[in-house]
Amino acid sequence: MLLAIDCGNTNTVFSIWDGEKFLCTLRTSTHHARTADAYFTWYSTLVKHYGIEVDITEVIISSTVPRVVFNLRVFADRFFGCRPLVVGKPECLLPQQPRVDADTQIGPDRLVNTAGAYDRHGGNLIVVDFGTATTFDVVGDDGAYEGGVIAPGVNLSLEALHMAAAALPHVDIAKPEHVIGTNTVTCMQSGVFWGYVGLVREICAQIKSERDRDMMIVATGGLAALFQQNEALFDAYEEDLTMHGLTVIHRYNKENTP
Ligand SMILES: Nc1ncnc2c1ncn2[C@@H]1O[C@H](COP(=O)(O)OP(=O)(O)O)[C@@H](O)[C@H]1O
Ligand SMILES: CC(C)(COP(=O)(O)O)[C@@H](O)C(=O)NCCC(=O)O
Ligand SMILES: [K+]
Repeated sequence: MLLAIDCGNTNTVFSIWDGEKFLCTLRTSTHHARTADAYFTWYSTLVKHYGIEVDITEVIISSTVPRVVFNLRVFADRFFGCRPLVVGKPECLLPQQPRVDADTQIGPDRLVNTAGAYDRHGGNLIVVDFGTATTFDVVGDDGAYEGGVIAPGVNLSLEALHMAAAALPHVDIAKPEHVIGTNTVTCMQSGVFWGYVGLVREICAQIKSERDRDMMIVATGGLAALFQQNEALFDAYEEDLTMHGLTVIHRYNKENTP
């Protein structure tokens, strides 16, 4: 059975894939110093809690934090006796070659989102991922990653206000009832919520205009739901898109590696 690991700058997510469906999804915060033993203690406690008894024989990893990969490799080797497939490494094949400037190190999460979205929807897409950063990935007709946009994440924007301004508190994102805030918290929420609605609309419109055609917009990442409920910014919202992309890349490598 396959263990898929998506490590972002904020959270690390593990999902067990039985070939047809995900049996469970486990989430922890990302720490580069977490050891292989610590991963296993956390993982085995939760798997036992959910009553899942599986034999993991394969591991695939996508990590936007290069330093965590070492401990995750040790984890896979020590506890499952396998060598993980690491997206972005030369030995991990991609279904389509990215079309970007030479020597560009594309975030592996973006390559994985591209593969997952193409598998579900075909080409000519914009994938929006609301993570630590908000990324827009342009997927070509043949499913290749063709570039995109990196913007500061929703929580990062709120946190930046708090960090830089002595009188601004820590605030959680929410859609404020009115655009004109009547206290500090609603003023900050309004700035980030409506600023983001504008950012997403404008960037998608500009991408379509640069391509001179309509494109399907697929969103992922926990905070996408907040925007989708309120503003219908996307054609689809898929929480499991990155995990799905990991299974697609894993299958492609199995089928194409001698
Ligand atoms: N369902 C959710 N509701 C509210 N905040 C969320 C949700 N999912 C993630 N977040 C927040 O969104 C930010 C990005 O999280 P995540 O998507 O896990 O990022 P990354 O993939 O970069 O690790 C974090 O600040 C996280 O706490
Ligand atoms: C843009 C990102 C920081 C997003 O990471 P995340 O928000 O998922 O943690 C990551 O994809 C990354 O480090 N990219 C490298 C540069 C690039 O994609 O061009
Ligand atoms: K991500």
